[in-house]
Amino acid sequence: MSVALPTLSAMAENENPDQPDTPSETARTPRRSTLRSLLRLWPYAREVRWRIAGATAAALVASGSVLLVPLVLRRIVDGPIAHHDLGALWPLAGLLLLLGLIEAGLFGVRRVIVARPLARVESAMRGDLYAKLQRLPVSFHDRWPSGQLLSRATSDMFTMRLFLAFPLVFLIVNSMVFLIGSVMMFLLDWRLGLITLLPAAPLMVLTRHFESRYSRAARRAQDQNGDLATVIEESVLGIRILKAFGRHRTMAERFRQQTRELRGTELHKADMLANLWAVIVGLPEFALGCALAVGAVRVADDQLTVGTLVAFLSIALALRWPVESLGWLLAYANEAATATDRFFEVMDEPEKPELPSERHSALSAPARSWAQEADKGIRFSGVRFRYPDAPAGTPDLLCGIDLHIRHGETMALVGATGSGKTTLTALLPRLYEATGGSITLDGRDIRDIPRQRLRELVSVAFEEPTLFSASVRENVLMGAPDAGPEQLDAALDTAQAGFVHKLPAGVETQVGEQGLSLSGGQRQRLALARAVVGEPGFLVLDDPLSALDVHTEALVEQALRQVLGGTTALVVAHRPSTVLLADRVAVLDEGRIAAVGTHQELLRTSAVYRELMTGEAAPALEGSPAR
Ligand SMILES: Nc1ncnc2c1ncn2[C@@H]1O[C@H](COP(=O)(O)OP(=O)(O)OP(=O)(O)O)[C@@H](O)[C@H]1O
Repeated sequence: MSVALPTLSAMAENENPDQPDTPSETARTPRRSTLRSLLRLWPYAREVRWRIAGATAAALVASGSVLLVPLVLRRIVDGPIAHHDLGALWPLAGLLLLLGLIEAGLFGVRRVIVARPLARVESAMRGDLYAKLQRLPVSFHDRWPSGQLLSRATSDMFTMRLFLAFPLVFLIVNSMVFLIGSVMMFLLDWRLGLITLLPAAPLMVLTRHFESRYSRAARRAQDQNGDLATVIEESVLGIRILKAFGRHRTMAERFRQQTRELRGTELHKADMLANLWAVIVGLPEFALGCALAVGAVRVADDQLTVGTLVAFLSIALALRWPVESLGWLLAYANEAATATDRFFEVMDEPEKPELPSERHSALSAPARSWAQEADKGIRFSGVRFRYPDAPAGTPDLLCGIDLHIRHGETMALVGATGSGKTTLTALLPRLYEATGGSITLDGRDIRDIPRQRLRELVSVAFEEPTLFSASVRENVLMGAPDAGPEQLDAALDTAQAGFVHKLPAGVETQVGEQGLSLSGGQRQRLALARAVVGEPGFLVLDDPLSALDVHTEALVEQALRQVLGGTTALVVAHRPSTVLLADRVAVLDEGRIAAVGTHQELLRTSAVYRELMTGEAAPALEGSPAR
């Protein structure tokens, strides 16, 4: 569990320039302009551009009909009311009713036009994000907390969709309505128009200032949301450990602390919005009051008709919503821009090229062809590796691995805990890229083999067996989607996983997070079945028997011997019983292969090996060659 890791939002405050390319770094980069961020949504919005344009047109006509109401009012006040002519009143009243109906109808139409297509846009974006997450290398997932990815795939998506459906349309419509209304006010009486529009200049300065401050707070809140999702996920997945160690109160306190921080940020946002709102509402009201006073004097002096003053005030009142809504529309646009930035931070992450690199493509065809006999098997040549986030100045974890696993051979890999055994095995299916040297399979550099093909050739069972929320059959056949029932049964037999036939629905029983909970040993056996079901050419097993009882271990070993006989395998081993499955053993020590030989040879010649296997420290007897 990574509960001790700093949260993303906390990291975002950290200004350490030596940090590698982490989410915190992207969060620290200076904010792009809101508009530029939002424009990145165009490739997705493009598909629904005509729908959005239609919704904008409907909302514009609806709002326009509101602006016509004051003109009709003027006709009513200066006409039928001033002349006590009731007969002339009815058609105008009917017109008012019609305008009201048009407004209500068109606002309804706007909603219908965009709702469905935007749900499609959201789902397309989510699909792209998911596919991207699948393609990104494991080192990316090591760096990014899962809650941050989860919040990008859920709440950020929702924010972006809502922005396209509502704030985007109304930012356009309300701005146009404001412009048209302002022109109408000027045409009715330019003096009153000037007084009413005087606050526009200070309001523009204020909203600009608000925008930059609000976007920082919006970013912090969204990152804190992601951190919160990480804590919830870890607490749920690790609930047994938390309870067993009595740490649930500590975790709950940590959660409360993060919730308080998020609440603080949200309140800060609300304060900023409230202050902006007070000015946005207060200033125009004050200006309108002044215009009313001046207008009343002008009516008394017969310089203005009552109808014109009523129409003017009605327009000013109709413009209240477009002006008042500006605050939260801008706030929402900011949130959407932040959500877009967060979405593209993941989408912009570089993926490792799928095709062979230029260096390898440039090799002559014979050099790339499958190997001669001596090269067959797995060969590590001068392989170096360090994790991208390893502290600067620390030596490479693997610093020149030379090892040849002959065709059809099973090689056990032993070494002290933390010596890099799992890391070395992860280089073979290219879960991580070696930072130096080369690895070949039957003489062919693994970088020359398309990843998909490489992962068909190399099958892996990790120490921590992960099962998905799916049936036993689906979990096992992940290792060979085309395999039939016979192969499934054979793999289950090999892994001594016959217990599945006693499950409520046999191999169709749902297991994993949302299914039946299995014991550690049962999970490990299913993971083993998954690794062997495709009868892979190369097999990597990371301590595959660690969670089995002695009896089951003996049975699995027996069956594994058959599988290992037909493949080239690298098996990480901690115990003599696992080592005995192998033809030879390689000892990993201080980033290098310190010795290679059979179990008996190494017991005689390698002090490191003897210490690892028996726990006895003995005088150094190193001397076995590394190949
Ligand atoms: N994703 C990672 N990012 C950075 N460092 C890592 C990462 N995974 C492992 N390490 C570090 O690399 C070193 C080797 O880890 P690895 O899991 O390969 O060791 P191991 O020999 O398999 O250990 P064990 O026998 O305990 O399973 C450890 O110091 C570990 O902390």
